[in-house]
Amino acid sequence: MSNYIKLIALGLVVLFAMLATNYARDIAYLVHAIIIMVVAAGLFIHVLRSTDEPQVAAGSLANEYFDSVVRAGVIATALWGVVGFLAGVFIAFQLAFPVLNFEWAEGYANFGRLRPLHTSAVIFAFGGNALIATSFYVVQRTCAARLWGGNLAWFVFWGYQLFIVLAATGYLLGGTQSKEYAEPEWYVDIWLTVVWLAYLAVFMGTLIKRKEPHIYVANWFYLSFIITVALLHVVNNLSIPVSIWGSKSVQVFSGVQDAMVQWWYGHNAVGFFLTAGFLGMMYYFIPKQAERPVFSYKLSIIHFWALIFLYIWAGPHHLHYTALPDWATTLGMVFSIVLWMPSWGGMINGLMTLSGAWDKLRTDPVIRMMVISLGFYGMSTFEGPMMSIRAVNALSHYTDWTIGHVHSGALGWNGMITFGALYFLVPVLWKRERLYSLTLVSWHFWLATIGIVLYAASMWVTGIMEGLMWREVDANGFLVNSFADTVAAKKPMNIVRGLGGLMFLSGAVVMCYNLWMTVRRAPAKEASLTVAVPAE
Ligand code: HEM
Ligand code: HEM
Ligand SMILES: [Cu+2]
Repeated sequence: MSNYIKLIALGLVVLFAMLATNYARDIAYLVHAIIIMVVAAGLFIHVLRSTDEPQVAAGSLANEYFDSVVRAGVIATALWGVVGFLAGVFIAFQLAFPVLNFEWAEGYANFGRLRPLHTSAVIFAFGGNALIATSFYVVQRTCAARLWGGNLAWFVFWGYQLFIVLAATGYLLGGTQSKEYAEPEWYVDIWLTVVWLAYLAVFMGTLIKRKEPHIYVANWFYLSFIITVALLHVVNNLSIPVSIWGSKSVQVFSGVQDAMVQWWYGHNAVGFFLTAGFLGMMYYFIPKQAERPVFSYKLSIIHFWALIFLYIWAGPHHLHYTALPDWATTLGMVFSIVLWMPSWGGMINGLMTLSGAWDKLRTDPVIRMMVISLGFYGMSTFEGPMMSIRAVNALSHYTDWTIGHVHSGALGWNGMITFGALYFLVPVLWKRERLYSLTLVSWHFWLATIGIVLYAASMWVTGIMEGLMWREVDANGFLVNSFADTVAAKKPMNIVRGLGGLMFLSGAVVMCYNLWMTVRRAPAKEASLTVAVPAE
């Protein structure tokens, strides 16, 4: 019966997508209509062919972990990571060598189109898949329960990949609502809302049916990330389409209200996507890899509540010296400075979890990766509060200092903790005794670390330099430097940043090879655990 309902629904989608293809008013919308038509038609045929197949009894699986979707998520994370880093390296070199904005690709592959492709690929495709995969893994292990909702988890996975493809192709073809980190147009936003609610349902459903009385703290972080991102996404994307046959839409908010909503969203994308979710990852994988309990459970609860309460108010630090009233930016600044404390609470808790196991830093390169990620987390959450101070921001804003800050958090914290989690997960999920090569993990570690240092250091130098050059005045009060002077002065540092990115990318390629060889070559583990047992 349910198959017939699916067939009707998919048939209607195909029909609507055909109409949309016919009436499409712009190229992004047209291409999206075709993609959706092909995907829905493919699913239609798939469902049709399996309609009379005997169903696998769900009961036989009810006691096993749902790991196939986590495996798919691990693969997607590694692949999107490489794609996103590659885009980053390319745009970094476009800034150093403008000829890379090829004449023949103008309007599709110039810096302006590729930049959002990079940011979405790394944050949403790489980071998002990492968060979905690890949260599905962690919630099952810590609840001793199979994922709730049967194949809903697969819907979340594939639905999310479709969102990524629609977003990425949209940017290249000019379909964007021009809100940073929220560029996709209205119908892509609606689709993501559906997928995200399904994600929330799977996660909550698993928590509710847990066999452990206690909810482990990693799940608190994951849950706050899922709920808050849903809220941020819906409010920031409130818009009215100009036509249902076109991608263009008009924002509901305008002027300074729009700016405030955008940075409430943007800052909390950092706070909940790039921080709370990844802290969930940290709280599971660091204790597991170190084989030590969390240093202080009490601290984890306190810094959780402090973190989520403070982050949500700090957004206005992105809008110093704008039309936003001073009191609002002062409020944002104060909350940002206080935020330093719970941030370091998390870092200290993670680092101290290693107490008694510090020797592992010497012997286990995966632990080393996790520790350096905490180091960068600590660094960027010290730098951020500092940059939020109005007088400091007067210098740093609009400069590459911000870009350096972003990437010490993104490459150092998000990148490294994700790599650590992938190195932990692949042997477990593919039932291998160990990783293929720890030497290659060491190579990855050093390539990535030196790459980040080159990236961050060159951006500090060039950021402070351009900030100082912009404000330099002569004895008569005239500006000394033209804007083009500052651009020319940045060239060497832009090249260093590109090389740093290239090293980081090479490290990720080494990781992919190592993980691939782990699956192919590493000795298989005999009796391994796939059945739900109390809190692993
Ligand atoms: C190989 C590694 C990477 C390289 C070479 C790279 C390079 C770049 C470049 C050149 C920009 C544009 C800067 C500008 O407009 O002046 C940029 C922006 C950005 N990148 Fe990356 N990136 C890398 C990895 C990552 C990762 C892993 C993340 C996140 C997890 C990330 C997040 C961002 C964000 C959020 C921005 C926008 C920053 C802003 O608007 O202030 N990047 N990146
Ligand atoms: C206590 C924690 C943090 C505070 C208070 C903070 C504060 C700030 C401030 C003041 C800016 C500059 C705004 C501007 O001048 O336009 C900024 C930019 C940014 N930060 Fe942080 N930061 C923190 C942690 C992090 C972390 C851990 C990450 C990444 C994982 C991150 C990612 C970003 C991004 C992506 C931007 C650029 C936004 C844009 O303009 O596109 N921040 N942050
Ligand atoms: Cu912020």
